[in-house]
Amino acid sequence: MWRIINLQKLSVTEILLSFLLWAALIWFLQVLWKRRHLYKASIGLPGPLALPFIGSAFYFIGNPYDTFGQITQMFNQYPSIFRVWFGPRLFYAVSDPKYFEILFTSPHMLGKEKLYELASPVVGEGLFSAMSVSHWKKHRKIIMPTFNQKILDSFMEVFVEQSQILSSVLEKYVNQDVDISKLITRCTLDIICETAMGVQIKAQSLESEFPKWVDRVLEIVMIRIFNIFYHSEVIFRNSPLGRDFYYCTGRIRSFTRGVVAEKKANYKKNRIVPGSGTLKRKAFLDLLIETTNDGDVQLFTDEELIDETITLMVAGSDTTAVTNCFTLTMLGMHKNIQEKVLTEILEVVGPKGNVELSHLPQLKYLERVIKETLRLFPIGAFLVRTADNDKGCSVVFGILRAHTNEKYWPEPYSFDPDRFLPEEVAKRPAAAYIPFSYGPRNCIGLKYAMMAMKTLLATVIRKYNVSTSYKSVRDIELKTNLVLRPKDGYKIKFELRNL
Ligand code: HEM
Repeated sequence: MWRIINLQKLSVTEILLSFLLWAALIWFLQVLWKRRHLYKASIGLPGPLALPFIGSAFYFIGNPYDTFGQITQMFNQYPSIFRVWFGPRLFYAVSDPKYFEILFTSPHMLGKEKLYELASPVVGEGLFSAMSVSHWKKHRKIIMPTFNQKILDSFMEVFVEQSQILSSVLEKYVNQDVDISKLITRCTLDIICETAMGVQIKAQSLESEFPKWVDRVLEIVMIRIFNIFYHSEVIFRNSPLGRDFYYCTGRIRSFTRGVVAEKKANYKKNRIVPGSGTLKRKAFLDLLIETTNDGDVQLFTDEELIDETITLMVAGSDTTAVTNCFTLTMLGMHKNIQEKVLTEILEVVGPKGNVELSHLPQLKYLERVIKETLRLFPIGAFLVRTADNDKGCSVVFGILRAHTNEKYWPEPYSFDPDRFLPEEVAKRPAAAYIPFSYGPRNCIGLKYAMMAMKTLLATVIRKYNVSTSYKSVRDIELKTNLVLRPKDGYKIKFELRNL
């Protein structure tokens, strides 16, 4: 009786409000019930404090440096497997190679985490960010053959030419501290644009906006990943950050769209792709147009060609640039190792003349130096994957943590390229060292990257003595904007050698 009386006393607004509250409560309980498998699976695992709705997201608020620090600290604090709630999603964080081995090679773990979708306005459904596993499989099968050794060998000319331009540009910066990242990124961008698109953008000699757009887009994706408010498309799109992001994305895509249209028109006209302008060799885009145009059947749409071309450019330029910069920093810090690298270069390449294709396999010590650099500075310090049957959880792989695990790397922060002598490699599980990821969805550009980096480093080191004001590996504070970087830049000095 009293309920009827009370109800009669309530206003329409109050009735509506209490109805909404009840509906929200029922919905919330339903969500909890549906997700009970996640709570059950994570209950026994250690992990940071998690609050309702936002989970542990508050730990990651801040700049890319703070975020990197928080994640690293968690990997150091918790054992080889722990859990992190990020909003409503559960993340298992693993850093033991035994988990890497199982998970990276599982056919059910080929999916990319939903957060990669935040990069899709720029790279679309390209290999790196493709969310649909069947789409990824089809594209990887078609693209993989374009990375064969013969094609890579044909790029050697570009690697050499652009490394020499860099080497000349550096003359302007001798005997002064220089943050080389800009100079090297322009060089690697010139290399990737010519080999991926068949276009010379001449970023090293002309003032080009392209590297700035790419840089800004990567930075904003990273900020967006860790700020859950920006996960809402409406909030993000209407924020200054979102406007900046869509401006840069639009410029990158329209530039690439123009190149794709021109190449396709050429292909249709000639049925052969001569590369643009005076270029003789075929770029990845030329090869993709060739392989995906089977008579009148087109295997890739124009948008897919744009996606894959931008993916290669983004995945191929910053990654090699950063690794080159870190390698030069390591050589500047370890003069005895630099001497050994120089001796090898002089023995293999000689004091004059270009680095040649046949020299690359002989530069074995330089290769070990690059590998050791990638151990301490893997550009993908953390990778994330989702199972096919995504049930609201993903796995974060702590690559950097695995690369500094004392069990496999005694004195992990000392720089020792001989850890990569064949007999030392044989002592470790294969998944203990995975800078290019592991399993079927690993880096497609591994061989390309090694060839390009060896050429650039051998060219620069033969001409310049490199030093750095960083004193030790631990002196370099790190941050990540998708790619791992030093918080305070690279502090490098070049002096001309008397050869
Ligand atoms: C030092 C150089 C490089 C390093 C350390 C590196 C590392 C990686 C890593 C860790 C991944 C896996 C990312 C993930 O699962 O989230 C990846 C994927 C990829 N990389 Fe690289 N990369 C390098 C250079 C390159 C180059 C030069 C290219 C192209 C020319 C390239 C193209 C790609 C592509 C297309 C993917 C996506 C592969 C797929 O999902 O099938 N990378 N890379």
